[in-house]
Amino acid sequence: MRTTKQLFDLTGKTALITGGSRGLGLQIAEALGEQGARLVLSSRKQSDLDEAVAHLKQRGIEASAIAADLSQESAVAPLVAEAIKRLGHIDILVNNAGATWGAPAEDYPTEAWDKVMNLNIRSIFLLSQAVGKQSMIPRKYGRIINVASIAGLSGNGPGSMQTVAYNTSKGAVVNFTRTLAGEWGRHGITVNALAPGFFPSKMTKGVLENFGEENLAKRAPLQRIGDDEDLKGAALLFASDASKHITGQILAVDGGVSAVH
Ligand SMILES: NC(=O)c1ccc[n+]([C@@H]2O[C@H](COP(=O)([O-])OP(=O)(O)OC[C@H]3O[C@@H](n4cnc5c(N)ncnc54)[C@H](O)[C@@H]3O)[C@@H](O)[C@H]2O)c1
Ligand SMILES: O=C(O)[C@H](O)[C@@H](O)[C@H](O)[C@H](O)CO
Repeated sequence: MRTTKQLFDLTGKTALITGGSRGLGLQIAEALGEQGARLVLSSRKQSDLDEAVAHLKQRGIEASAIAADLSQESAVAPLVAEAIKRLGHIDILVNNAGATWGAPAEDYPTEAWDKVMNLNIRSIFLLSQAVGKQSMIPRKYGRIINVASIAGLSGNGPGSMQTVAYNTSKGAVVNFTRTLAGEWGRHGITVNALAPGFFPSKMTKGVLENFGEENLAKRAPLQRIGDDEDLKGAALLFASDASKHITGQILAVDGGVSAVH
C-alpha cells in the first residue's frame, strides 16, 4: 500500500497540456510540474509558450513547448507525434485550450459557432483519440483531464454573457468525458473533467470588466472568484494515482456556485 504522498507523486510521469501558455493551463502545468511530471505545453503562439517555459524553469519544472493551432484538424497529428518523441510516451493529457465568443443567439455568426466548437470540443476528441491510440491504450495507462466549465452544467440567465456556442461546447465536453470514460476504463485510462467557475484570465477579461469582481464573487457561497492556485488540487487529483478509482466525473471548482444556481 502506498502512502498518500506517493499516490499524489508524479515523478517519472509525462504530461501534454494544451493551452498551457497562460491562465488555467499554466496553473495546471505548475501543479503537475511541482509534483515531478515532465511537461510539453502547447498553444497557438510560440512567444507566449517561451515565456511560460521560462516561468516554469524558474520554478524547477522541466517543460518544453510546441506551437499548434488546435482549431485546425491538421495540427493534431504533428503535435502528438512531436510530444511523444520528446516525452517517450504520454501519461497525462490535459485538454485545456478553449475560447469563447459572445453574441445574441438569434444573430450568432456561424463562423464563430464553428470556431468555438472546433477548438472547445472537436479538438479534444481528436487529441484524445490520437494520444489514446498511440500511447495510452498500448501502455494500458492514462489520465485524461478535460477542462469543461460550470457553463457546461447550466445555461446563462438573462443579463449574463450571450455565449451559446461556448455553453453548448462545454456541455459536450461533460458528456464526452463520461462517454470516453465508459469506453476506455478497460484500458486503464481514467477520463475526468474540471468544471471551473469564474477565474480571471485573458478569456474572461471582458466578463470581469462587465460584471465586476464583487458581483461575480456574490454568486458563490464562498463569496470569492477563483485565483492562481485554486485549480491545482483538483488537477493533481485527476492527474495522479490518487484518482485511480475515479473516472467519468465532473468536478466543479467554483466556490460552490453550481451547488446553488
Ligand atoms: N477563466 C475562467 O473563468 C474559466 C472558467 C471555466 C472554464 N475555463 C476554461 O479554461 C480553459 C483555459 O481558459 P483561460 O481562462 O485560462 O483562458 P486563456 O485565454 O488565458 O487561455 C486559453 C489558452 O488556450 C490557448 N488557445 C486559444 N486558442 C487556441 C487555438 N486555436 N489553438 C491552440 N491553443 C489555443 C491559448 O493560447 C491559451 O493558452 C478554457 O477551456 C476555458 O474555457 C475558464
Ligand atoms: O467558463 C467560464 O468562463 C466561466 O465559468 C463563466 O461561465 C463564469 O463562471 C460566468 O460567466 C460567471 O457569471
